[in-house]
Amino acid sequence: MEVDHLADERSKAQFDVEEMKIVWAGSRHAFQVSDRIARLVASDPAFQKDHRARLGRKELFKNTLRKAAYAWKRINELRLTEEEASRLRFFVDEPAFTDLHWGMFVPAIKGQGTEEQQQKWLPLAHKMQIIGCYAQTELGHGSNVQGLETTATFDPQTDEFIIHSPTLTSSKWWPGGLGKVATHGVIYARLLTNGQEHGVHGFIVQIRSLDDHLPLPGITVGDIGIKFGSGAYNTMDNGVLRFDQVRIPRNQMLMRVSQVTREGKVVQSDVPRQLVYGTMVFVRKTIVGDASNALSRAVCIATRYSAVRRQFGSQKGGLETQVIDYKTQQNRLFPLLASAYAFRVVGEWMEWLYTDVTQRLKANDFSTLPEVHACTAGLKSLTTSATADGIEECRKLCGGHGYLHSSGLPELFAVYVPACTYEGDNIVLLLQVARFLMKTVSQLGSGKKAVGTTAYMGRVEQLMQCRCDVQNAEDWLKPSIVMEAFEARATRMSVACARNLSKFGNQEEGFLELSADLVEVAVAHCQLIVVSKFIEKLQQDIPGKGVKNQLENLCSVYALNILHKHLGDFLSTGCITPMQASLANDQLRSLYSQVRPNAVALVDAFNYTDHFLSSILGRYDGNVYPKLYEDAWKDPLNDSIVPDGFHEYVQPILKQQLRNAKL
Ligand SMILES: CCCCCCCCCCCCCCCCCCCCCCCC(=O)SCCNC(=O)CCNC(=O)[C@H](O)C(C)(C)COP(=O)(O)OP(=O)(O)OC[C@H]1O[C@@H](n2cnc3c(N)ncnc32)[C@H](O)[C@@H]1OP(=O)(O)O
Ligand SMILES: Cc1cc2nc3c(=O)[nH]c(=O)nc-3n(C[C@H](O)[C@H](O)[C@H](O)COP(=O)(O)OP(=O)(O)OC[C@H]3O[C@@H](n4cnc5c(N)ncnc54)[C@H](O)[C@@H]3O)c2cc1C
Repeated sequence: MEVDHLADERSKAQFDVEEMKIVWAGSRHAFQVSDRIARLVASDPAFQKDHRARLGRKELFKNTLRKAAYAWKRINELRLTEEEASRLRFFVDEPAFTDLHWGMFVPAIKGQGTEEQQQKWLPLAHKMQIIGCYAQTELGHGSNVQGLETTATFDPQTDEFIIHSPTLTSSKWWPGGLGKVATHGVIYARLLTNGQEHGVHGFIVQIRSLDDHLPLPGITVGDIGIKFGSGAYNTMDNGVLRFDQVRIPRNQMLMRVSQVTREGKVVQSDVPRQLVYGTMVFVRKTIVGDASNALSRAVCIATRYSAVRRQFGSQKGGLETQVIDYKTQQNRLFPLLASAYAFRVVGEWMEWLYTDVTQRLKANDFSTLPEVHACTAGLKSLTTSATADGIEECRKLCGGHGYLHSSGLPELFAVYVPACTYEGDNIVLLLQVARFLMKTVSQLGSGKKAVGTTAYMGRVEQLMQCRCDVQNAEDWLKPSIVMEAFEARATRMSVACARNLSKFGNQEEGFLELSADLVEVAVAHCQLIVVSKFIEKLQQDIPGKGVKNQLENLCSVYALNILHKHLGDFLSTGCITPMQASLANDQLRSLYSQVRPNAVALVDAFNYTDHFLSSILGRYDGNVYPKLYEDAWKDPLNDSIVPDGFHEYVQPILKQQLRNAKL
């Protein structure tokens, strides 16, 4: 009979876990789909993944190709919907070329292609008759997209573009799927016609033959090599690509934003040029949604293990203390648990925001685009940085055993951490938010209304002067008090930065000089968005015994922990007094006590299978020690008692020592 070592913990829960699972999934339907697909993947031996770290790169990669092909076969056999297929990809839990095909190549054509181009290319891509990648970054430039060097020169004689890599640094470098698999790519290059330059645009370029998969003439392509961590992101073929005067038909430039006529004239359509960057906005919002997946996974492992692990505190020979009962453990773990829930809520909101802007764009309303860019960039930065740091903190929370591959945490970290860099370096993205905020502040007096997530700045006069009303610790549970403190902090920091900027004769010079402060302003604004969206969510009717109460506690933990960590901002801007800061800390401690009995149930609500978690420390049944012990013996190093190489290299040293001793 299987014993549930965490049964005691589960019996303490003060809320309906099944209802919380539905809140986490987003809807009853989403929960049912997710649960069904998770089980399907977990029960299929073809999706086994616990041996990945022991494979060499070639084997690992071949294994990924096999899994991706098998996944595609199952998707077709079972006629999975897009929602189901994307859950399948999530639970298969292995980065692959298909991510870039579905996640960037297809969206780039949808977002930047004309109707005609979509009709030609999308059916091929949807049936995977071609496999695409997104090739923007080069060896010399990633963040600075306008600095890309690849050229696309229009040749009016042949009605073609000539795609060329003029320098070593213009080699495409990093695109996922490019290294070994992609047959096509959306390639970003500087458009040149009639000797004039017209900025960076996307072009569909065939890279490899559809017959023998060899590179087409003029193309040099390969993989860029092993990346951080064993296994991990090495299932992906990030690639290098060079063009030597490669010709493509004119109609393979993505022409929704600008068109090149037969004569080589460039015509701008009525959509803003920034839509060339649209695929990045789409992926950034996807990355925000995904942050809660990665963080919740790490938190699930660390929480279950913290309830199993005991150190010190035995009374009269009784059991030692569960490490989850130490306030220091709670102070590190529970804010991460709260962040996972907070990012879930903000990810949901981001989906709404994206759907809204997509509908507006269709109706030629571009008014919300700058705000959507700022929100996706800022929240991508905030959530990925917090998640990457959070996964590493969870590893430390698991002590020595967290460092074992079988804890599931090292691989999770290695796969996740590039999210802080790809799709926009997190600092570069925060500087985009800061630009947006400085612009908003500068327009406050001009009658232009601050809207959306910056609407609070419309109350600048009140927020510059308000005094926090907290008299006792419980006051910090009031949403209006928390909101005002966060809004006042973000406003005062923004206004202070704007004032400092105005002292510079040259705005760009000032922006560079003050960029470290500007990043902090952007963080304050983004943290406010997360807090406000969590609070908004709690205004809704949330069914299920105790569910809303748990979410309220987590929301308060999220906000008060940020307040504690960024106390310097709140105190130096005069938003709160030192006494009120101390009361916030008292309230936070009290909240930890309320979260404690519910902690294991709160991570059960993520509904992760043991297959997905792939962590001995995070097993659902908490049966950690026998399984760790068992697993050690499975290591290939333990296949033989005396390891290969011992007699050859080590024994002679031992023998020498023995001889020396005898002399
Ligand atoms: C195995 C199973 C198989 C099963 C198969 C089934 C599959 C089923 C489904 C699977 C789905 C899978 C989904 C996976 C999801 C995808 C995973 C992806 C993984 C990650 C891959 C990573 C890819 C990349 O990294 S791509 C490269 C990204 N590169 C960057 O992000 C570069 C960053 N730099 C920039 O964005 C810009 O250059 C920037 C913004 C920093 C500066 O640009 P620029 O100099 O041109 O602008 P500015 O002068 O600063 O600004 C001008 C103006 O424009 C505004 N602006 C800037 N950017 C934008 C924008 N994006 N949108 C709107 N507006 C923008 C800016 O604010 C300025 O406005 P002003 O008003 O003029 O101030
Ligand atoms: C795993 C992985 C997968 C990727 N997949 C793809 C893909 O499929 N397709 C694709 O096209 N690209 C891809 N990329 C590339 C990725 O998008 C870029 O690496 C990323 O945009 C960062 O650009 P960079 O490498 O030029 O960094 P850099 O800009 O060189 O950053 C280096 C440092 O400089 C700082 N910095 C840069 N500019 C500024 C500034 N203005 N102010 C202050 N500090 C600054 C940064 O903060 C950072 O600390 C991938 C990258 C990785 C790691």
